[in-house]
Amino acid sequence: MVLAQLGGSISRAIQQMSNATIIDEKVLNECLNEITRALLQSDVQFKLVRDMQTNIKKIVNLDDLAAGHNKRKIIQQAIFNELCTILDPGKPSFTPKKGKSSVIMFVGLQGSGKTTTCTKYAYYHQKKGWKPALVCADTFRAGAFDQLKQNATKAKIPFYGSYTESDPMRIAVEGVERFKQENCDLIIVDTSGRHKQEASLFEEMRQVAEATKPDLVIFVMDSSIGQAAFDQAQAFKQSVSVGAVIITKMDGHAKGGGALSAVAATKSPIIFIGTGEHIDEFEVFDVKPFVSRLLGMGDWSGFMDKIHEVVPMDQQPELLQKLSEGNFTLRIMYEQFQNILKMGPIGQVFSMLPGFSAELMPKGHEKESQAKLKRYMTIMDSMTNEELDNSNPKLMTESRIIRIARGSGRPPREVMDMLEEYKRLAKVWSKMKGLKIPKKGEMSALSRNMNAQQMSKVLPQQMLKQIGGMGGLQGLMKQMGSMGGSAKDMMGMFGGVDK
Ligand SMILES: Nc1nc2c(ncn2[C@@H]2O[C@H](COP(=O)(O)OP(=O)(O)OP(=O)(O)O)[C@@H](O)[C@H]2O)c(=O)[nH]1
Repeated sequence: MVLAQLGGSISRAIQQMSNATIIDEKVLNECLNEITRALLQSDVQFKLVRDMQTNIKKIVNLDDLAAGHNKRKIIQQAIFNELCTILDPGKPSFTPKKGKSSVIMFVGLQGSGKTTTCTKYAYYHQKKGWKPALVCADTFRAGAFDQLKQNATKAKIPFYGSYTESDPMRIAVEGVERFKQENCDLIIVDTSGRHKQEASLFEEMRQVAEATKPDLVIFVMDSSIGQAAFDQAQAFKQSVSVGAVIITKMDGHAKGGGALSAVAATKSPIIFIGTGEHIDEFEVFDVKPFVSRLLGMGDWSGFMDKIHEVVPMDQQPELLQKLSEGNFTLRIMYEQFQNILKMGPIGQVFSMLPGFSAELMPKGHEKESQAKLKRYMTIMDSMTNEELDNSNPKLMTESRIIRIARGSGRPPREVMDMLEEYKRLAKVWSKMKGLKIPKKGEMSALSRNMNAQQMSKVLPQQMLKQIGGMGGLQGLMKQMGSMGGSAKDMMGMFGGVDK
């Protein structure tokens, strides 16, 4: 089960439960059993799932589920909190400092995507002005040095390794020394992931760590390894002091549940996720927006950042103004498709839209999604200005649809599909009506310091009503605050809840 499906199953279970007139223990249990099944199918470790179920039962007070309260919200929040607790070990990982040499050692089994991830990590930081360097201490796999060299050359990152030296410690120490002298601030050591015997792999890792004294050991794990995740992560943690985790292959058919197990086993945070084979398919991992997206709740703050990233600067004020007026026209959709096609990767942008899940624009099917957007744009090219600037769906009569279909050479069915897509987008975006849109960079500071009064002004009225008005909001904020959450996290949670 891929993560998007897991989110879908959980949301469905909650929806089913909240449809019941009376929520008693039996109904709640059925809902939790459904969620448990979905989590197990996603390869989350059995013990974690069982603990989670017990905790939710403890948190959710049946009396609160009585008529009049928003049951869906209460359960959804309990699940949200539990998933966040599992994914957040409570202590941040070592953060390297620009301008000061840090040694970062990568460990993980062969095929986990370790070598690729080393380069992605270096490239990510290089783009942000760091001076990274790569050291290949994998002397076991014949092609390892070539692979790293190739990746590093493409990304213009200095590298060190040897075709002849067979002692990984020696290479690691020499590489680290050389790059320290060259004032590189991020020295990344790639280690071997394969050995005839597992014991010798762990011994080698220990020796390389001993010799290079890394500031941070990053454990790289393939998200699709399933139930083995917990044991594998624990075995690494027992050999070297793993301080952070990177989960790879979160795109495609990954059963991401292993990610939760890896955090539990290493008690270390996930810092990045790999979302494709390309060097820039690499995302910073943030627990709350991730869980929010997982549960199909939308990631409002991420979405705002994305707007700032995707939409050209000169178009931003105009777009945000139109959105806040609740005026989402086909022309806006056309312009956004244009921006998205220029920018890519579209899956990421769409999965951040409140109310949309990754299922709609699945990763790994980007070519198809892009082709679809282009077809929709061809259709819109055959529309009149009146049609493009109108937000009343009734305008699109049958005769207009047939004319547009003829003009664009696309079947009428597709014109209707495009209009359906527009309606869906317009519905989601209409929630931004009346919303105060902060400028770039203001979002986090603003929401971090917001009190309930200010927050109530920013939230769409409908949502505010759902959480029980000002009183409900204050209670919720207090609860979040006691768990270390901020208003920003709540914004992430609220985006698109009332689909
Ligand atoms: N789809 C996808 N593929 C990935 C991702 N990360 C790595 N890969 C692919 O996974 C395969 C294995 O990656 P490597 O980097 O060679 O694996 P490794 O763990 O370094 O293997 P060893 O060097 O033998 O230890 C390659 O084909 C990568 O392109 C990811 O996030 N998504």
